[in-house]
Amino acid sequence: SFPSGKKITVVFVIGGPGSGKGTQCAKIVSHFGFTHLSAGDLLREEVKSDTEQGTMIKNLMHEGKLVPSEIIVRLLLKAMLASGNDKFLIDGFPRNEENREAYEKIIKIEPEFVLLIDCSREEMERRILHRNQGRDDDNMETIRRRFEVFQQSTLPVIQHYEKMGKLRRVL
Ligand SMILES: Nc1ncnc2c1ncn2[C@@H]1O[C@H](COP(=O)(O)OP(=O)(O)OP(=O)(O)O)[C@@H](O)[C@H]1O
Ligand SMILES: O=c1ccn([C@@H]2O[C@H](COP(=O)(O)O)[C@@H](O)[C@H]2O)c(=O)[nH]1
Ligand SMILES: [Mg+2]
Repeated sequence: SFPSGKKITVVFVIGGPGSGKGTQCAKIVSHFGFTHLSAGDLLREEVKSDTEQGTMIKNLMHEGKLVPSEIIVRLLLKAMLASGNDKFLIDGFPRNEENREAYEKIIKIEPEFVLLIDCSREEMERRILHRNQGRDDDNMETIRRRFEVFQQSTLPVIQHYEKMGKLRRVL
């Protein structure tokens, strides 16, 4: 884990599917020296490795479901340590309360604040269908499932940080 005594800054960037998390993170990184870690990108990398775990992740992502918390938290920790940086923008995580609890137990670095990218569902859908990145989950059926997961599982996390006064909403 991280050497104790070293101040590590973490900002979570949350928003619905296609809201522009990756796009805004790239801009912030180029101005403020953060390391951008997209949880979804880390999982897509893992899928490329032809392992049993990779196949399981691929199937869950294809269905728009969330992968087990322990897997994504371990991937995040590994990437944070490998970067050598002390400032992180974590994009697309935590997706549910269980993710948040696993992060608090394993990584333990309280986020400075949580950036919520607020965007209408209509606009998010339009953006996803126009981005042409060849993502296996950018089809109407999976998109519908991803929106449901956002509503049911991610909104409670957003409410948690709102209660703590840590939420910063951008439109
Ligand atoms: N402010 C904006 N105005 C118009 N288009 C945008 C804006 N922000 C992002 N986009 C476009 O919308 C698409 C989705 O953006 P992006 O990939 O950053 O979203 P995301 O939140 O990371 O999505 P996902 O959750 O699926 O990873 C991209 O094609 C991007 O270029
Ligand atoms: O913490 C996470 C982040 C992502 N997933 C899975 O990946 C896809 C795509 O994520 P994007 O952030 O949109 O790139 C998401 O639908 C989940 O299936 C996850 O399980 N946990
Ligand atoms: Mg993204």
